Amino acid sequence: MAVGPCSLQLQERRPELVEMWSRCISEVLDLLHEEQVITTEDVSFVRGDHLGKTDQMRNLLDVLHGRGEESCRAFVDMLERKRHLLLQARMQPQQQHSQVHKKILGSQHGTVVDYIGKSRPGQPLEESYTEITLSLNETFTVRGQHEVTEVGNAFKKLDSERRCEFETISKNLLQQDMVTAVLCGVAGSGKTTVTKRFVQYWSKDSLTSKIVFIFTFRELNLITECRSLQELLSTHYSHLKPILNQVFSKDPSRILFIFDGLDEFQFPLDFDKTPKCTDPEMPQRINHMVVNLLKGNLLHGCSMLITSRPHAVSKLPQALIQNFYKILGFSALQQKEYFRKSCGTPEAADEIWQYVSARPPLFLMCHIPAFCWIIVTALQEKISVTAGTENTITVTEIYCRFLKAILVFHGEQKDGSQIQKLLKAQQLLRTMRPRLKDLGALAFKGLVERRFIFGPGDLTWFALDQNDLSKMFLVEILKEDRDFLAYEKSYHFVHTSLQEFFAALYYVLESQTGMDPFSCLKSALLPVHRRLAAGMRKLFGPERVLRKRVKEAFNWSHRHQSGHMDLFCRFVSGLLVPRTRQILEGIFAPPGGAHPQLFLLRLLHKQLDSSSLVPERQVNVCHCLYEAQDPGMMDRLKSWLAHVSQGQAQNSPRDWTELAFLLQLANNLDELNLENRGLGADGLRRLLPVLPFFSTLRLGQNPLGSEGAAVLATVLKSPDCRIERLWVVGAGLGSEGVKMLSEGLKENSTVVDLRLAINNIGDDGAGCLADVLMRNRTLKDIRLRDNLITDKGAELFMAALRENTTLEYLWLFDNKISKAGVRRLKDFAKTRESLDIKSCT
Ligand SMILES: Nc1ncnc2c1ncn2[C@@H]1O[C@H](COP(=O)(O)OP(=O)(O)OP(=O)(O)O)[C@@H](O)[C@H]1O
Repeated sequence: MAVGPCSLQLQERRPELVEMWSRCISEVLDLLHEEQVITTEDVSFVRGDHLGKTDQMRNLLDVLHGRGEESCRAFVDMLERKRHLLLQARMQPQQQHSQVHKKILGSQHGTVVDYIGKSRPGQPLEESYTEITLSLNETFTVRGQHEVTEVGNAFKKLDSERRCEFETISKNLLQQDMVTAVLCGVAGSGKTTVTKRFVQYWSKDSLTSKIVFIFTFRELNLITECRSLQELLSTHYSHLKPILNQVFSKDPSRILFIFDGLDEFQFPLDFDKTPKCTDPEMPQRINHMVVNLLKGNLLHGCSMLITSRPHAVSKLPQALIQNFYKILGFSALQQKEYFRKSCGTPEAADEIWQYVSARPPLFLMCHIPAFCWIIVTALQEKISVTAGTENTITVTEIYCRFLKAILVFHGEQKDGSQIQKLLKAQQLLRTMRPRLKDLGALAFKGLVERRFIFGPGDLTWFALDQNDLSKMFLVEILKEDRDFLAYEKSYHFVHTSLQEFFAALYYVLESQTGMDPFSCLKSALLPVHRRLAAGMRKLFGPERVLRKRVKEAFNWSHRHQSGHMDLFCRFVSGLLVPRTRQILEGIFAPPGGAHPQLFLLRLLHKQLDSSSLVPERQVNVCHCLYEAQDPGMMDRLKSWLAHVSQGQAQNSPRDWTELAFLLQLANNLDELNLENRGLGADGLRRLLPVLPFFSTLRLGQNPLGSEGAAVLATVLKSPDCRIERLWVVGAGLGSEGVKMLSEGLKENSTVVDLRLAINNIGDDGAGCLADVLMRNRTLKDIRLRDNLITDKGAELFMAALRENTTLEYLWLFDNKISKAGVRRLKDFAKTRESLDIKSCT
């Protein structure tokens, strides 16, 4: 009898089949009998006399073999059907649990939660969610400037290919395995909201088999004892307990972890020293668990999305991250849309939009959703009724109105009309003053210590009563964290800018009494400080003491050049303006006596003239002047612009700072033409915060020198650099300057067109540029007319151009190249069709 493939298969797989199917031999026999593959006699033979199941299975295989290929095929088919059914039966509980899980997470993350808790009841996330601008980057770099500025800058001339749709992020996360992605965004930019939207997207995707686990780092902070991953997940997601083991062992690539808010994680992440752990059942510290997941030791193959504010991204080694997503914030259109969705009426939305778009500093901040919410709260309540017809312009004023709106309309006094409430506002604010000051002290201490999360102990330190606060405005200013794993309450200001505002409010109020605001940091010495303060007030008078304190605040912030005190300084400036303080009358005394604003303006102007501040801080001084409502500022800016357009030369260094400020507020940056304006290295340094955002930079005929070239090199190395055309003709760079510039060009991949004519760069300079050409593949056009380059320099260029095939034009007119040298250059150019070398003796 011929042996067919199925018979052979049974023979080859005999041990495996015996092991797998012996357990259900009775069922198998019944089925084969039913399908008439074997007879009743066969069944009795197989069963034998009290034979064990394995022996019965062996007998069956012998019978089938004897019956031939057809019976064997019927058996193989039957096994296949059976296997499928068994698999399905095994899969079912998994699928059911996954469905329940999707449902639970979908409803937990089903709405955009406003800071005031559940302010959009019944409104599904899709309706209240406003599309937000996102980008995808290969790497991520943190810059030393305040986050608010960072967001504004991101919108300046962003290349469209860097933009990224929400759908793309979601698809990547659901379709790719073993991917670690970071979603980065400044405070209040909507990271949590994007993760919620993603959970919605996932919960509605019927095709995905991914299982999402979402945690906030804030709640992970509460796990201080060793715990296993298995334990963590089964406590947090008890409905998945029955299937967790199976997913862990069989299919970790189905798992996607979302960890929200890395910046709030208080435990260190040590990627070198953390003990390796591969066992999900092994207890370990929570930070070790995060490291082991990230390194792929635990649940190898799972994916992760980590959200973070920019400063904390550096906690993660870049090599472990595949995708860097960034929230850039709301574009102008998206801001408009946000107002439409969050205001009661289209008219109110339109009014707020008109208001914001006409005021650049507000518009700049409205890229951040949290600030949009503050604006809507501040302006919708029509606080302006009290302030008469005055025209709110500064960011500080918005925050003052916001605070007033919260206290007057959302606080204890629930009854009465808006007008009645407003009439009682001053009295209310006076009563609230001590508590606001305490809350401000907490904010200030946090700011000094760079802390954004507070425990009940911190509240007690400042005699803040939790119940008292929650009755009035706790949920709208200082939010209580209610996370699943929370055993102990913790609090954070709903937005860091509010913490900075409260810190500034405290600082100004405390300084007015003559107290040293820093004394709140060391309460043991408080009585001594109070006595000292009283003495100082007597000796110098309250005015001088206040001046001293304000000066100290600025000096202190400038010592920390990282920029984390920028907004604080702006708010301190704003809160010294009588018109702004009037909004919070009751907290502040009615205006009268000397104007703190005047000395503030003097102080800020002095700072603007000094050259000891880094450019970013100088620009912040301009923001402070704006908040201080410097009467001449707008006029100066206007006249500056007129100067530029009329081509007038010579500006003082401070003008450059003001120009940088002005340009920072502007949105459409493309070309900056500052040719022949007497711009030196110092001026250029002041412009540094905005220089990377132009695609054309024309700086010719300015005394930049080698120092200026060093500034340009910094700009060229910046990850934000978008300069394509850099024209620096006749700027006295010399060979030293070109050497500096070349260092920048080596790390740059944006500049295409470089014009350096009349800079005396000589052969040394030519050598530096030739070095650049060895590795740079972006430059297409270099113009070096009249630069004292000789045959030696020309040779260096030719050598480099044997490596570089991307340069298209090299202009060497009016240099010191001999006839023979020119001929050689021409011959060389003939060998390269795509290269045009212009030269003559
Ligand atoms: N896309 C959006 N559509 C509508 N509202 C949004 C959107 N994004 C954010 N918001 C609003 O802004 C507030 C802040 O957003 P979210 O809490 O998501 O920011 P975050 O970046 O996670 O902040 P943090 O860094 O402080 O944790 C939310 O309470 C929400 O009201």
